[in-house]
Amino acid sequence: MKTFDALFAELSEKSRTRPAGSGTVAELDAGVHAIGKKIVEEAAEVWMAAEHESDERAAEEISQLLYHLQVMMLARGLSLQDVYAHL
Ligand SMILES: N=c1c2ncn([C@@H]3O[C@H](COP(=O)(O)OP(=O)(O)OP(=O)(O)O)[C@@H](O)[C@H]3O)c2ncn1[C@@H]1O[C@H](COP(=O)(O)O)[C@@H](O)[C@H]1O
Repeated sequence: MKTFDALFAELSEKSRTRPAGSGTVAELDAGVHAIGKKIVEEAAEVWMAAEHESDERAAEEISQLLYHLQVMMLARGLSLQDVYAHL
């Protein structure tokens, strides 16, 4: 099972090596504005799933939101430590 930190390490590596076919690379290339729209979309899906769907669907939507938040961190050059400092 993948952890938050392990996913961030994987995405950081994708950002650095830019493998063909990576959705993360495509999203980073789309830029902060596009990533922000994706975050808002996924946040709404989390809300709807939590209110109307199963635990499994809510967990899935939350995982997708966490993914897009990590892509935003990479787009802005933020580290896990930068974020954890505020927790
Ligand atoms: N965890 C995720 C992950 N969560 C969400 N997503 C993306 O977010 C989308 C989910 O959005 P929706 O369900 O709303 O689907 P959608 O609206 O049809 O998606 P789009 O049309 O907007 O692409 C997926 O299609 C993925 O593009 C993710 N993409 C990748 N990962 C992980 O990131 C890693 C690197 O992925 P790549 O960069 O693609 O190799 C891998 O370990 C993946 O498992």
